[in-house]
Amino acid sequence: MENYNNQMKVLAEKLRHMILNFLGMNSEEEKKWVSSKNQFGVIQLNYYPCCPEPDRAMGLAPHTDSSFFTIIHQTQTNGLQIFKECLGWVPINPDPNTLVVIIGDILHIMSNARFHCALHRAIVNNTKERYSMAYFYAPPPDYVISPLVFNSDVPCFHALTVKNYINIKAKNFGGALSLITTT
Ligand SMILES: O=C(O)CCC(=O)C(=O)O
Ligand SMILES: [Fe+2]
Repeated sequence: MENYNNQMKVLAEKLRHMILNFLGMNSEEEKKWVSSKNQFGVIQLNYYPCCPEPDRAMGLAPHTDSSFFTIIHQTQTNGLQIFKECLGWVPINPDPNTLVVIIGDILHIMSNARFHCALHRAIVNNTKERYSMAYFYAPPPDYVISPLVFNSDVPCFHALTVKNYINIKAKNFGGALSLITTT
């Protein structure tokens, strides 16, 4: 598990650097995130037992992750689904050599809604159990998240610390982003 955590940290840091660079963040600003001593990668293990009536139960209810992004490893049982406008719930079926990267609320805010946080859920199966391992990656709690805007773009969200956003999310779930919009 420690090895997996270390490998995820390396991958997450590479991805973070590429994304922030793309969004136009300079290296001085990125250092404020990177130089923090606080731990900011967390692994969550999910177990979904077989369910005799899968249509009447839900493994994990629809939600967006509060993270910057989440890296998911899943066993070979279907269950993860992403909601897409016009298509509805789309299965993200497991592939042995593939990790799934889910955009979280913090990247949604920092990208000024150019990267959309993905509404997702996990359904259950009547013959197979399922495991997944989610690595939530986020800036440290005191880091101030604010939209990185291009040229004359108007920020869609107010700046706030990660800690503040997590508190708002804990009380308002899916309504959290709309509470910090500027319009
Ligand atoms: O089990 C999955 O594939 C999804 C897990 C998930 O969305 C989460 O832990 O936030
Ligand atoms: Fe999730």
